[in-house]
Amino acid sequence: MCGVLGIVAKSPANQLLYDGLLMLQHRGQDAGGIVTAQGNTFHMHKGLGLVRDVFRTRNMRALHGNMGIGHVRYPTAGSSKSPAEAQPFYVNSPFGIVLGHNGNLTNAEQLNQELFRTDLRHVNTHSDSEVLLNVLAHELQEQTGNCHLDPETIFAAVSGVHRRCAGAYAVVAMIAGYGLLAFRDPHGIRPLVYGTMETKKGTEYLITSESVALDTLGFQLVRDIAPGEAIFIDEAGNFFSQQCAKNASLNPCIFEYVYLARPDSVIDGVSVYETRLNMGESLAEKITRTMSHLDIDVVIPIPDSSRPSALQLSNRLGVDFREGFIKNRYVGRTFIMPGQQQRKKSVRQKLNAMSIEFKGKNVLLVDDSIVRGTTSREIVQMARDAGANKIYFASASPPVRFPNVYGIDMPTRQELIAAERDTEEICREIGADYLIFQELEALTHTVSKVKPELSCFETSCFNGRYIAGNVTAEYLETLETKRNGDRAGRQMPLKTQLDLSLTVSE
Ligand SMILES: O=P(O)(O)OC[C@H]1O[C@H](OP(=O)(O)OP(=O)(O)O)[C@H](O)[C@@H]1O
Ligand SMILES: NC(=O)CC[C@H](N)C(=O)O
Ligand SMILES: [Mg+2]
Repeated sequence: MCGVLGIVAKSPANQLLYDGLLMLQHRGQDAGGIVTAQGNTFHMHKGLGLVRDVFRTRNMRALHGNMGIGHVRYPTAGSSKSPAEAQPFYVNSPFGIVLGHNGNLTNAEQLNQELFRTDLRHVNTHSDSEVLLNVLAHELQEQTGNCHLDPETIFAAVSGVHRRCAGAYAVVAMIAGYGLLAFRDPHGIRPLVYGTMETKKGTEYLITSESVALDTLGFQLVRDIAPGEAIFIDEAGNFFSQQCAKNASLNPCIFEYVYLARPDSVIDGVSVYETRLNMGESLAEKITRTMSHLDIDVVIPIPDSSRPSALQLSNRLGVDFREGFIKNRYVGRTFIMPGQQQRKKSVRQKLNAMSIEFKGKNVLLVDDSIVRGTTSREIVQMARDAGANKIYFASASPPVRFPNVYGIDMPTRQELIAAERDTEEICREIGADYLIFQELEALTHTVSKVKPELSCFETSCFNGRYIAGNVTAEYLETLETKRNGDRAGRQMPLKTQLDLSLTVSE
């Protein structure tokens, strides 16, 4: 779940891109990058780390032009330590293209072979996003007879991408000398929205993973990009859009609502915050039905993502809501950190228990999810150390039992605490006195309740049903081995930042 951003403005776009990436930081903490376009020249700066660490004033000054794309990365392919895999990626032919990708291709290996053997293209990293860029480049080249490019040709190339690529992809790209292109995979798994701002010089466009970036940059949300749809905005600000897939259907990733997205975003027309309140409400119903024998003194959220659910849950139960854990705001999200050691250490640095809220009490701790169990194990121990009497634990989503192959880095079953355990065993494993999970049907209902026409979701990590790509047991096994290799540090020995100015002449 990286964050992508694209802007066609009427004045320099560099600061807007930087500010927008800050708003998407929760989607990727490992690397960041910006490319701006000034005529036929791309200016690129990307590197490892948080946005505020990657970009210095001198880097920002060199990002000229009114149009640009940006990316924050949370790797699902390749390595978190390779600056060469930071995005956007660049390819020089045809025209000069840069691309930022959120998601994960499930047929990257096969495409890589095809690109090399048939399309005669070389991919230099282990990133599936570089593969995706080269497929787009090849399809554009196939569609273009001469040096001239029009929206129709671009959309035909996107149709080619849809035919060849499997998995999840929300993409922003720029074609040198032409404009900004964005598209979403035919299943609509990862989010992508666009908005506009009217200025004296004309309409400006912003395309982004989450609407929160529109709000803070002063843009009005227009709509989500539909599954399979592509939009193209040329340098002059003319807007074009077209459906480029034959059998498109909307199946947003349910985990965006559970954890990935910011609560103040609206995804596919549904407020993430509202769904999290609903999660708390339906969890309260289940608790009333099944846990009425338990005596709960206080409901305590595990900051940050579970707060809305815990709040609503406590309201419905009629039990006090208390902030028992204080979060250190300078520690990032632990789930998307690379490496189990770092994640474990960071939970302790990030959250501190106040004994005043725990001593002698029966507490109900609420989190949005239990994935590896890193957070819940530590938190339960902290609550015990703080003097809690009984510790009950509620998860606003069902147990995560299956790998995700669409842009969330949980590719191996062995790292998932619930993969081979039932609820009682998980409860024992995290050290709680009682554990309760949301039902999957209740979870999807928290979204479709807000928007009834939204009834299909990507839910594979909960039920093992993979809606896109040919995800077989063999594929999952290969992926597991590959990711373990990637994480063990197969990386490029390069400096941590890349600066490029790329001029493409007509
Ligand atoms: O079972 P685990 O593998 O620990 O994963 C689940 C935990 O990770 C996330 O928190 P995170 O610290 O990433 O972010 P948050 O501050 O948004 O809650 C999520 O909210 C859970 O607390
Ligand atoms: N989480 C994502 O969206 C990752 C994008 C891409 N697969 C990468 O690893 O860089
Ligand atoms: Mg959390």
